Amino acid sequence: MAKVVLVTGANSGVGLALCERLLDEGVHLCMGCRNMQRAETARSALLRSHPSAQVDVLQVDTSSTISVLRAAQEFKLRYHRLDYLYLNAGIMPNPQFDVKAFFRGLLTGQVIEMLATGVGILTQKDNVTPDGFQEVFATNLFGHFLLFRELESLLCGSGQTSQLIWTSSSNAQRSAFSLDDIQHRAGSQPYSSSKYASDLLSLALNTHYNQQGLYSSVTCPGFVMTNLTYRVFPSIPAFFWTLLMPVFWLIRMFTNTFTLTPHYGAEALFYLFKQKPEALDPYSKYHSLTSGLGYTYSEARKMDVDLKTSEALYEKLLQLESEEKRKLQDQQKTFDVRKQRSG
Ligand SMILES: NC(=O)C1=CN([C@@H]2O[C@H](COP(=O)(O)OP(=O)(O)OC[C@H]3O[C@@H](n4cnc5c(N)ncnc54)[C@H](OP(=O)(O)O)[C@@H]3O)[C@@H](O)[C@H]2O)C=CC1
Ligand SMILES: CC(C)=CCC[C@@H](C)[C@H]1CC[C@H]2C3=C(CC[C@]12C)[C@@]1(C)CCC(=O)[C@@H](C)[C@@H]1CC3
Repeated sequence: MAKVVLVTGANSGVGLALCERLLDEGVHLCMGCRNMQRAETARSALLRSHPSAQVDVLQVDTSSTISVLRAAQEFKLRYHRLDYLYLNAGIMPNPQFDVKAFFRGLLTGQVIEMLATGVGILTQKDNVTPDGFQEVFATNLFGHFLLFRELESLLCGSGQTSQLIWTSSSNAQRSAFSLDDIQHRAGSQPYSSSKYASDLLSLALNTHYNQQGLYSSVTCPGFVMTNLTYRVFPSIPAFFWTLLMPVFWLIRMFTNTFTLTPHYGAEALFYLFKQKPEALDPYSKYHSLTSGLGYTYSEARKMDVDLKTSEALYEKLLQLESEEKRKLQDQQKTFDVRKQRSG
C-alpha cells in the first residue's frame, strides 16, 4: 500500500517542491491548503509531471481552530492511515528589513551570519486572528499542533512508525521566545519565536510519542526564494529578485544556507522521508544546504533546546487546546439553544 503523506502549505514554495519530490517515490499525497483555487492549480501542475499519481486536496487554514478540526475530521473519513505529516505552512507577515542593522553587520563582520539566519535584520508586525490568537503563533505552531493532535489516532497505529516533520528555520532563536508569552504578543520577532517553539515542541513530542511509534523532526530549508521572501520588499517587482541572483550565488561562496530554489530548499524535508525515524536525533535540526558550486545536501545541527522548557511549552499548548475545544462546545450549545427557540 502506498504511504499516505499530508503536507500543509503544499501549493507553493518549499511545500510544492517537496510534493513534487515525494510523488517520485510513489506516495499517496494529500495537499493541505487554505485556498482551494491555488491548491487546484498546484495539483494540476503536479499531475502534469506525474499523470498517474494519487494527489488529493484538503482544505485547511492552520490559523483557524474550526478549520483545522474540520480538516482533521475530513481526513479521517477519507484515509485509514497517515505515515508522514509535514507541518510546513508558514507566514512571516509585514517583515521590516533593518537597513541600519545590515550595514552595522557589514562593519562588524557579522553580515554572513545575519544573511544566513535573518537574525538582527528582520522584524515583523503580527496580526490577531478572529479566534483571538497572534496570527504567526496560530499559523506556524498552534494550528499544526491541533492538527497533529486530531490525527494522532492515525499516526500512532499499531506496529507502524510515522513521522512528523516541521519546517522550522535557522531564524528560530531562544532569545525571541518566552514561556510567559508563547504567542509573542509583546515583541517584534513573532516568526523567530514561533519557529523556536516548533523546535521545542518537536522535542517534547518525541518524549511523549516515540513509544507509540511516532517520531518528530525539525528542518530548515535555508534561504529560499518564495512568496514568503518576496514579501520582504513588497513594492519591488519579482524580477528584481532574479536580478539579485548573481549576488546570491556569490554569497553562497561564504554560506551554504543559500539554497535559493524551492527544490533545493526541500532537500532536508525529503531526506527525512527516506530515513529510519528511530535513527534520527531529536536534539538536531536537519538543514538543507547548498555548496558554493551548487551541490545540495542535508546536515544535522544541534539545536539550542532543553527538555524542561519543551515540557513546559507542551503543557501550555495542551491547556490552550482544551480551552479552545471548550470554547467551541459552548458556542455550539448557544447556537443549538437559539435554533430551538427560533422554532
Ligand atoms: N523561504 C525561506 O527562505 C524559508 C522558509 N521557511 C519556512 O518554509 C515554510 C514554507 O514557506 P515558503 O515555501 O518559503 O513560503 P510560501 O509562502 O511559498 O509557502 C507558504 C505556504 O504556507 C501556506 N499558508 C500560509 N498561511 C496558511 C494558513 N493559515 N493555513 C494554511 N496554509 C497557509 C501558504 O498558502 P497560500 O499560498 O495560500 O498563502 C503557502 O502554501 C514556512 O514554514 C516558512 O516559515 C523556513 C526557512 C526559510
Ligand atoms: C543582501 C541583499 C543583496 C539583499 C537583501 C536580501 C534579504 C532581503 C534576504 C537575505 C537573507 C534572507 C533571509 C530571509 C529573508 C530575506 C533575507 C533577509 C529569511 C529570514 C526568511 C525566513 C527564514 O526562515 C530565514 C531562514 C531566512 C534567512 C535569510
